[in-house]
Amino acid sequence: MISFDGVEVTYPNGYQALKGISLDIPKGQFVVIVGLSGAGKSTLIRTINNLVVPSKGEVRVGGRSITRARGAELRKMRAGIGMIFQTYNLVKRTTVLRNVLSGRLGSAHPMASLLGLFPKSDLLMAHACLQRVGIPEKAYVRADALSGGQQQRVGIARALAQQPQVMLADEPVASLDPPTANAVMGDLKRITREDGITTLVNLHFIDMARDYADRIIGMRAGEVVFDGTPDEATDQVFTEIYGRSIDKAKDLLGQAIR
Ligand SMILES: Nc1ncnc2c1ncn2[C@@H]1O[C@H](COP(=O)(O)OP(=O)(O)OP(=O)(O)O)[C@@H](O)[C@H]1O
Repeated sequence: MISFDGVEVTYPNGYQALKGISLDIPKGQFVVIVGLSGAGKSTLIRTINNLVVPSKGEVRVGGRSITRARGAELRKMRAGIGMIFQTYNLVKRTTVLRNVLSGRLGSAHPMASLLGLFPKSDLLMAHACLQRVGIPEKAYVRADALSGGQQQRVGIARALAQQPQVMLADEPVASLDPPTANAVMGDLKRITREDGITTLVNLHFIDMARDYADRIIGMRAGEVVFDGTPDEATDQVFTEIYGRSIDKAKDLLGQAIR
């Protein structure tokens, strides 16, 4: 579904954030990417929707190069890739429903989207997305009146409204308290699995990575240094990915619950 072929990213200041990444991710897989801050996790997932453009190599999604796509083709490919963010990126002063509907903009007629007009089918779909993330009653509430966990559910609903084939999540639960973080990750996994969506999630908690991933990819200094199942991702492996011993207080969500 997604393939990286020798992907390198060098930022304008000369910093090489990715050093020749080659990976194949099959349809429907739930992949968790782990690594210290600065390892290149965000850069890697942003090459999938071409928010970061590789300096070498290419990324293909569904067999087509998004790295080389331009104009209408790039917009169309991006419409099939949902993204959720650590800080939710909602329009705070408007309703939850409008935020979810904005996920439809990629498929809307340009004039209709300019006027903020949506067909009835989009409205029904937005309500259905809110139902799936468990907050149907919040549709007409202002986004900034919600708790963090609810705001991230809106973020997931907005991405789902795109009817994506791929979902990217950059530290989606890092701003949430541990029980809420688990609930939101559980929802994300369940929903993406139900819809067969290929999902990549950046996380920094080791136990959470093991609990939710089908596959764990470990990054260090712009390279993939581990690629395997949660069972294979032992404490020893994490020590190698992090280049230091495991710090229970920092690296385990379970510790934060206690
Ligand atoms: N626009 C940019 N210009 C220059 N350097 C950048 C830019 N964006 C990121 N970097 C650098 O590239 C490296 C990788 O960043 P990236 O955000 O991908 O790492 P990360 O593993 O996601 O870490 P974090 O969790 O802190 O975001 C870091 O050293 C970062 O400082």
